[in-house]
Amino acid sequence: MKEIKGAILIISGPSGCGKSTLLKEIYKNIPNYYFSISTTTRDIRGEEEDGIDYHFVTIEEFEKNIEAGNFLEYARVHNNYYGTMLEPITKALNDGKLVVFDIDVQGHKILREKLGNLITSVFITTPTLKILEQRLVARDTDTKEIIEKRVESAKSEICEFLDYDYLIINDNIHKATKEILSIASIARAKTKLFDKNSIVKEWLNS
Ligand SMILES: Nc1ncnc2c1ncn2[C@@H]1O[C@H](COP(=O)(O)OP(=O)(O)OP(=O)(O)O)[C@@H](O)[C@H]1O
Ligand SMILES: Nc1nc2c(ncn2[C@@H]2O[C@H](COP(=O)(O)O)[C@@H](O)[C@H]2O)c(=O)[nH]1
Repeated sequence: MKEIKGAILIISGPSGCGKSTLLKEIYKNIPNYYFSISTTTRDIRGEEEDGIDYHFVTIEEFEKNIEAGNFLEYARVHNNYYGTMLEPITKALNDGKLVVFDIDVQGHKILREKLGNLITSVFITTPTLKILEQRLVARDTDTKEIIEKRVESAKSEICEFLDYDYLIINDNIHKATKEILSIASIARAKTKLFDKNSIVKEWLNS
């Protein structure tokens, strides 16, 4: 643990709650972060780009990476594989970055077990399930069947919110943005706590 200088911010919540929308605010306002680009077997959606939003791979490629032990964590979500490659995360943490994850509740559980105190986590949701469904329909990026599957998954995902450090009810985008930025600043401050040796050295020498 001693050599890790970075910290981790995990954002989870049901599909359509507003994770990507709020993450954009973090990227505009928080310095020295690294966004974890996940690997997935799902199809490209809307304006997404390979290597920017996700690394889009086949099921065979994904399973090869599982066998090779290349994932820090992975899970099956809405019938597709999603996973985080270990190598870029290790590098970003060693570089003292705030590493930001958009992962599901299973991924959060795994990272909690592996990385404990390095993590600050936030669960985002809408005021009601109905509003979640309305947002997915209004986003207009998924078929009716995919939306139904995601709404169904939301019913079990919501049960996990107590395992997170913070909860944001994204009813108003301005309020939710303020809240996520405050939480990101707190998570950022942890990078300094984990760089304890250099902080103590600086303090003693000043
Ligand atoms: N507070 C809000 N009020 C109204 N609409 C919102 C709000 N926040 C986000 N939205 C809209 O809801 C839709 C879903 O948001 P977004 O794509 O950010 O969700 P997500 O959690 O990232 O979903 P996914 O997990 O499927 O990627 C988008 O069309 C977004 O513009
Ligand atoms: N456990 C993981 N979950 C992940 C990862 N990357 C994304 N996700 C989660 O999957 C769902 C669906 O995402 P979408 O982009 O298809 O809407 C969502 O809950 C994400 O948070 C990952 O690497 N590991």
